[in-house]
Amino acid sequence: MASPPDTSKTTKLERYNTYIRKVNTSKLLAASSKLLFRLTLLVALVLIFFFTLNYPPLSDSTTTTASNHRVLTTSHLISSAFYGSGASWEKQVRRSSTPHRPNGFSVLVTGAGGFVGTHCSLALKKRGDGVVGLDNFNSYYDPSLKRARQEVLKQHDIFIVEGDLNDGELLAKLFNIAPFSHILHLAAQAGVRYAMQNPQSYVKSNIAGFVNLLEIAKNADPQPSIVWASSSSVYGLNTENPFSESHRTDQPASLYAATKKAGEEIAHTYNHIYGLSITGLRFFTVYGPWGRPDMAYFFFTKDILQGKPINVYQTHDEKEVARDFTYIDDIVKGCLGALDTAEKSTGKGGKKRGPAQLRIYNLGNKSPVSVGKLVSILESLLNVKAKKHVIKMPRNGDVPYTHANVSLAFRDFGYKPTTDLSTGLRKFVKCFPFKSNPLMFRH
Ligand SMILES: O=C(O)[C@H]1O[C@H](OP(=O)(O)OP(=O)(O)OC[C@H]2O[C@@H](n3ccc(=O)[nH]c3=O)[C@H](O)[C@@H]2O)[C@H](O)[C@@H](O)[C@H]1O
Repeated sequence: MASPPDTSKTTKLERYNTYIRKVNTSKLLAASSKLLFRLTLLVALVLIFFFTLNYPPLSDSTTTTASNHRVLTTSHLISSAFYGSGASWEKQVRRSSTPHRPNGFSVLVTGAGGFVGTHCSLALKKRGDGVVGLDNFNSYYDPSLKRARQEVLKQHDIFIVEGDLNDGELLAKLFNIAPFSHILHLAAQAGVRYAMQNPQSYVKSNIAGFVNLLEIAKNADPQPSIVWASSSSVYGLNTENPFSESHRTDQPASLYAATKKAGEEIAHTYNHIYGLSITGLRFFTVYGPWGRPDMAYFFFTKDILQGKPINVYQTHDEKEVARDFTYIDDIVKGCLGALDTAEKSTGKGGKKRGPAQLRIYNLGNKSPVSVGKLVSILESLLNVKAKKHVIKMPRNGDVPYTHANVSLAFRDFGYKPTTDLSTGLRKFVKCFPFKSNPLMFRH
């Protein structure tokens, strides 16, 4: 019978192997818990960082585009996170809003990345007022043009807060940081013809956004005085000429015009109930350097230079259409004149304490020019013959003719337009295109 195998050696070996395995497992466990701890710490730090920044809710930090789509790009998220709030953001708001002249204004300029907003912000800053901009940089037209304007403002120490008029929380916060003496409200969904494509964007900006701004203004202490952009389009189908503030404005031809007219009525309500001092300015087809690419003079210039055909509208009875084209520098003077003569609001913390100023003015050029003439001025400035298609004005909200009587604005703040269309277009063409030419602002 065979003797049983000697197992004493294998048992020892197994015990040794088990011991080694245990040691390795505990080492592994220790290493992974260290790693887990570090990872948790990192995640916690990142979370704390973002929460202390306390940027506005995501819905508000998105940009509502002209096509009513919400655009949330990486760069937007980053800019919301870094510019939405936080200590350094508040410091920038405070610094930018502080005037640098005795009795200077502190002005919140909405739509500061826009055409008129940028020019007005620079003019205010230049004379020593504090200016904070607000803009949602939507994509109704190429936002890179708005970004280029923002860059110019930045070079002049003007800070633009990136946000939407409908973001009440953000607006309230701004007023808590900076007790603005004035609001220059220029943010809007512009464009007459586009209203047929995207009606809701007009309601959202020009009505809901305006009401939201007035709600914040009425609750502010002190209440600011408000100057805002209405439009020549409110005259709609009015046939009296030249257009005076006393003429009828109850026949708007486009939804754009209807929302601006609604704004004028809403202004009346807030003035009446809350004592807000409000001045509406009816701008007449404003043009000039750094203008809006959706406007005819701008895209005509681009298309003529590129050899593309342009549509020149005429009325259905084959008359020329005409506009009281108004140069940007004249409009800036009008806006500053309105701000300078705006009386203080009389209410406090949402309660009226007495009657307050309510005004409306035309800001035009007193001198209508036909679109045909506009094209021939451009042809001679560009030295290129336009490929003109003369067509009947589509039924898209356009009106055939505008002509401003500006005697009221002249009487109350010396408004006197001084730039004719040829001179203004020469200045426009000289610095076209703008993105590559940021030094062309002369304020
Ligand atoms: O004063 C205002 O309150 C408005 O002014 C501006 O509207 P409008 O006066 O209509 O300017 P704009 O579009 O440049 O058309 C100029 C002319 O070209 C004609 N036009 C237009 C397009 C075309 O293809 N062909 C053409 O002949 C067209 O029939 C018109 O006769 C602002 O855009 C608007 O936001 C608002 O501020």
